[in-house]
Amino acid sequence: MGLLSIIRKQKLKDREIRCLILGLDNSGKSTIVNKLLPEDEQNANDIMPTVGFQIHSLMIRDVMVSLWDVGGQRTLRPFWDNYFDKTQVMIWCIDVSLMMRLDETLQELSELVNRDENRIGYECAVIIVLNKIDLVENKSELCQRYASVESKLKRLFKPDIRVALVQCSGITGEGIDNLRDGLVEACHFT
Ligand SMILES: Nc1nc2c(ncn2[C@@H]2O[C@H](COP(=O)(O)OP(=O)(O)OP(=O)(O)O)[C@@H](O)[C@H]2O)c(=O)[nH]1
Ligand SMILES: [Mg+2]
Repeated sequence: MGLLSIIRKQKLKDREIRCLILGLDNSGKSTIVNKLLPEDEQNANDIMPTVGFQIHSLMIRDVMVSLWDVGGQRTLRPFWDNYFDKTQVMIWCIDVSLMMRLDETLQELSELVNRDENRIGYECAVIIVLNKIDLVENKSELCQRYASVESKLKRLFKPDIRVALVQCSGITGEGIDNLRDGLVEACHFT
């Protein structure tokens, strides 16, 4: 058994998860992370673009989650690979209100997956978040966008890889509970 597998097993035993949240700049990663935190720890001020990364810890049920929020600006993307060590879940955040950036986000995700096929999906569970649903008022339009992303993701990941898709709003909080559940379920802490 490799060292990474031993560490992973031990962490699961200790009920700890390391989660990486990635995606394009302005997709809402830091806003979602802020919403996942307990109310008294949330930042009430405007959230600025992330330069580098920030780490937050939170309890979900009885699981300790370390959330690594990494900046998504183009100049920061070459560093994303450095954060995967010991990561059990990757949240990939997409701004569903801005379909003109969908190709860009899927291209970045595809490059990340193809650089190390064993990493994402096998060593590390995947949750795709469709964020900013509050900005898509027409629910049938939202359903269409969801279906479009879902079908494109099927082409990106091998069929045996389980990819969870969660819709939410980091501003209104809608869907954030589902994301919380998805995080612990992705690591089979159910
Ligand atoms: N309406 C709406 N706005 C959102 C939502 N989530 C984030 N925003 C806004 O989108 C902008 C960018 O949010 P951030 O959380 O900084 O985005 P980010 O992905 O962390 O960006 P980088 O750190 O640059 O990678 C901010 O103005 C947020 O208020 C959402 O669900 N709904
Ligand atoms: Mg940020």
